[in-house]
Amino acid sequence: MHFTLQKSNIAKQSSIQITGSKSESNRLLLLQALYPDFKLENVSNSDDSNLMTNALSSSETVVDIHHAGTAMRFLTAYFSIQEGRETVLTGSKRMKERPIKILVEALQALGAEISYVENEGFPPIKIKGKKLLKNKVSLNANVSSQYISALLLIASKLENGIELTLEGEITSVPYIKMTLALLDEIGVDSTFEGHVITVQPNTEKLTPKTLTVESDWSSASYYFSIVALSDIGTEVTISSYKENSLQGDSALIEIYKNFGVSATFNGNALTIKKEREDEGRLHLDLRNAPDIAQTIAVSCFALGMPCYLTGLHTLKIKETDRLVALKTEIEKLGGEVRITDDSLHLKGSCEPKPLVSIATYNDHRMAMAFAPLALKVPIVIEDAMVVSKSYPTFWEDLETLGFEITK
Ligand SMILES: O=C(O)C1=C[C@@H](OP(=O)(O)O)[C@@H](O)[C@H](O)C1
Ligand SMILES: C=C(OP(=O)(O)O)C(=O)O
Repeated sequence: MHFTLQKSNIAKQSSIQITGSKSESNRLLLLQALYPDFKLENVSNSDDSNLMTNALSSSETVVDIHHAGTAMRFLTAYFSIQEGRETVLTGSKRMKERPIKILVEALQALGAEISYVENEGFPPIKIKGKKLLKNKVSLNANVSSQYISALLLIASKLENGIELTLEGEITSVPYIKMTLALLDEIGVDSTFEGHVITVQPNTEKLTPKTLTVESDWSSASYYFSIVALSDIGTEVTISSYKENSLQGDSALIEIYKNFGVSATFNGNALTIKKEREDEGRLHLDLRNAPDIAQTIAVSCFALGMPCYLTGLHTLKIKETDRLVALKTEIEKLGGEVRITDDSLHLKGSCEPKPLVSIATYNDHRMAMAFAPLALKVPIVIEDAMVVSKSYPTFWEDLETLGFEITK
């Protein structure tokens, strides 16, 4: 379904409750399956987390995780240690193009039995669960941190734990640290020194407790963008966030200062406010926060702020090739975009135009990153319900702010 977003004005003050982080939820759901005594609160209501929950409780032979990349990677590791069980793990057409070889080879080096059902290096894969006895493995760390997190999540259940050597430049580091921090919260010991990570095996029962998932910072990015595009004085309060977040996308607070936006905590509520006009041009390295690249690019374009974004090498293997998608859609609106395999250079601004239709390429973040543009020009967002991958109530929440949406 395509949604038309009329040129909108939003309320001077509004509040939105956002559900739990998709990344934290998918990790904790897997850990809960391994250690059933934990209780979870504020779990993400995203499609990807629902798929993760269902996959973990499924007894089917074929498990389809659609577009959910973290679920695909984490479950590959999980099913590898389900002794005696044979599972085919598959996904959407796009998932079958998202590489998994680095993870499969690492698991095989630990003793796992995994084979490719269609194309070598890509899902679907067939996994014969067994006890993994080896504990030392090296892998390339520059393609996706999800492979590393997948190994770390099952590591405490391996006979001898794990000693991982990370080769090359390590990408998306905060996501690896998030995994280790969550292991620590449930009582699993690990170390991360230089390029080596170790996780200790755990044989004892861990102390049962309730873990509350912090709300999703990637989802918060769309409110930083909305506020950046609004009149001075406009504020949106989002909950429930922490000052010391495990999510690397909390870098938004520093990044949006460039747009004249402040963010202030009051307990778990974060008030985002437009204080002053934005500042000149932006040059950012986003290797630690790839999921907010689209939001930032669109904010810059909407405000006519030239930007040069680097560290974007993982964007090509996400829900779509996000670099090509950004270029194509921003250019429809009159911007000038140059991309390489790991960077994006943007010039130009969003001038009034007849209704432009933004394609979303099965990518939730394309839909949500472009939505704030409706504060400047009317736009159509194609296949708008794609947002449910991470943020099912996104459009309702935008209506609460005052966005006029024709469905
Ligand atoms: O571990 C995670 O939860 C994630 C890691 C990142 O992937 P890469 O490490 O592939 O960049 C990020 O883009 C993704 O949305 C979630
Ligand atoms: C890249 C993303 O997700 P995944 O890799 O889990 O599909 C995302 O949510 O932006």
